[in-house]
Amino acid sequence: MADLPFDCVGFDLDGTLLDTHRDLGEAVNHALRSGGFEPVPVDSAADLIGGGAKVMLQRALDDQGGVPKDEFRPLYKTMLAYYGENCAVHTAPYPGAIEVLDELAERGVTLSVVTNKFEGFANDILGQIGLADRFACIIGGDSLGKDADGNYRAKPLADPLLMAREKSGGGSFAFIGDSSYDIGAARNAKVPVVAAAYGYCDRPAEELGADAVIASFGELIPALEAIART
Ligand SMILES: O=C(O)COP(=O)(O)O
Ligand SMILES: [Mg+2]
Repeated sequence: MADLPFDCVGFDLDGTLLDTHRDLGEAVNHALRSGGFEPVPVDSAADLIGGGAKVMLQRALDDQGGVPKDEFRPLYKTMLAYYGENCAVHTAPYPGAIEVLDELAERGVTLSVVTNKFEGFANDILGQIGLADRFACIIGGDSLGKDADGNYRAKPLADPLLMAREKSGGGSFAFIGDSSYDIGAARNAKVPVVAAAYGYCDRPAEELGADAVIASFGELIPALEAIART
């Protein structure tokens, strides 16, 4: 097997490597119920994911008229506490993911995760499903701290992707993600990017502006090879 033309490959987590929507949806609903709001259908929780936990809950509450800032905080804490206890109940890798991670590793590629989830949750989930050891690093939405305005230095900024590349030993890097946060981060970092159309895309995958679009995990390696040829 030939070496892949990329030294390192980074993966988004929710909607790219793992189908997490059910556990995230249950956590949102737990918080919504605790505040007297209507739960969302768990399958539609996928539409809320991408910008991290806070954005997810904010979107769900905005759909029901929103809440003042002081009422948001306790709901957010309730959601995080619930998710911490129940983050890997239904969560699983997408079909074909393990085989592709195996093949990439066999072909000498260093793997990493760059998610807008908190790093602690990402570590916990990947540990519980037995995948954590495959990655040179797991960068979360909070891993790089906050900027001067108090916002986490997360995707779509380039910084977390550049950190993943550095922690992977440097060299050529490609990224896979399912949302505009991912494609934006890759564009900002000036690295090639593949869009996962099977994920929680906030726009049609073909319109995200990625270098390639895949409909299933099994299409990833041919897509990376095709990008490298262009
Ligand atoms: O939890 C989220 O909203 C985003 O997580 P992701 O960056 O792994 O897609
Ligand atoms: Mg995602």
